[in-house]
Amino acid sequence: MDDRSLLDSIRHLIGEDETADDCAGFDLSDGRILVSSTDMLHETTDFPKGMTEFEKGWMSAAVTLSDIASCGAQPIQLLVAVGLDDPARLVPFMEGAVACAESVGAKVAGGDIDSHTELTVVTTGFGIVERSCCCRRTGASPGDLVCITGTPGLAMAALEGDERYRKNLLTPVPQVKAGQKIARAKASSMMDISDGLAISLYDMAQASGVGFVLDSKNFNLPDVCSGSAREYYLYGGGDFGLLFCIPPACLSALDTDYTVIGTVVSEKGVWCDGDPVEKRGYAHSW
Ligand SMILES: Nc1ncnc2c1ncn2[C@@H]1O[C@H](COP(=O)(O)OP(=O)(O)OP(=O)(O)O)[C@@H](O)[C@H]1O
Ligand SMILES: Cc1ncc(C[n+]2csc(CCOP(=O)(O)O)c2C)c(N)n1
Ligand SMILES: [Mg+2]
Ligand SMILES: [Mg+2]
Ligand SMILES: [Mg+2]
Repeated sequence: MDDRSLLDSIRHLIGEDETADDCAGFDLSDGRILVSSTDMLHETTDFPKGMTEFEKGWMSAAVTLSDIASCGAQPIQLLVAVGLDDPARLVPFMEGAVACAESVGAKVAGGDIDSHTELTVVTTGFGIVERSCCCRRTGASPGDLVCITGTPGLAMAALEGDERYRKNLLTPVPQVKAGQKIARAKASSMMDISDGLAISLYDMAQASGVGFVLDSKNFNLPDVCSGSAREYYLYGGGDFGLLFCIPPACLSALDTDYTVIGTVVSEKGVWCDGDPVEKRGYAHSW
């Protein structure tokens, strides 16, 4: 059992839409949407060995700020709740969380402190976006282009020992400016690819009720010393680039770096060069 199938068991309680996006959305009735997201990270499952406390704080903030970025929103506030095995870890940890939040124009505005056997962190973020620019996982339609920012697979390569990509893994940068530009260019859908490109494609395809046809000739594969670049690219998590769909005519107005990897089709599924893509990625399991 993994976290995705477990989530299926509570969708009827929370709502299909509420459990199918990076952020919850609250209509402020003044033309803007308040978006919010929360994430939990643990020492043993989420923080690779050798990370500094500062890097753990940065990563904890980044995972949530990335969800806010993926809606095209401006992050405003971040709350950081920390369960600590050792109180001496708090200051350097929070220095990292504050640095990450400030780097994208957000403020750490509260949180909580508890004692715990394992470092356990919950970050909750809030952002604001004009309703007309709020991107969701729904909205992709046949004929749109499928695009990504960044190079998927670098975090996974670092996890497998490639020191060149250490920063990609340990201090990921939430793509706030890129998210806003993509949303303003009238992308039809957007999400971050925290759990890997392939699983994110399936999540977006399901939310939008469409399918994706990818062409591997267009893949911007990572330069890796060992392992399979394609495996890392499709199935590695922790990169925090953005996946978005956009009508071809809107692409010329988009002033940010991106890679077109495929097109949206009406048939449900995800294919690459004619073959189905495996539906897997980073997951927590029991
Ligand atoms: N315990 C829960 N109760 C209610 N909704 C939940 C719960 N867990 C997850 N969700 C919702 O399910 C959706 C998918 O969650 P998921 O954690 O996969 O998304 P994510 O935050 O984009 O991914 P990541 O955890 O990699 O950042 C989100 O809308 C989230 O709010
Ligand atoms: C062991 C290990 N593997 C990969 C990563 C990269 N990583 C950081 S956050 C994240 C996904 C979001 O987490 P969640 O789905 O729990 O919210 C991933 C895949 C890591 N930090 N440690
Ligand atoms: Mg997300
Ligand atoms: Mg999240
Ligand atoms: Mg999650």
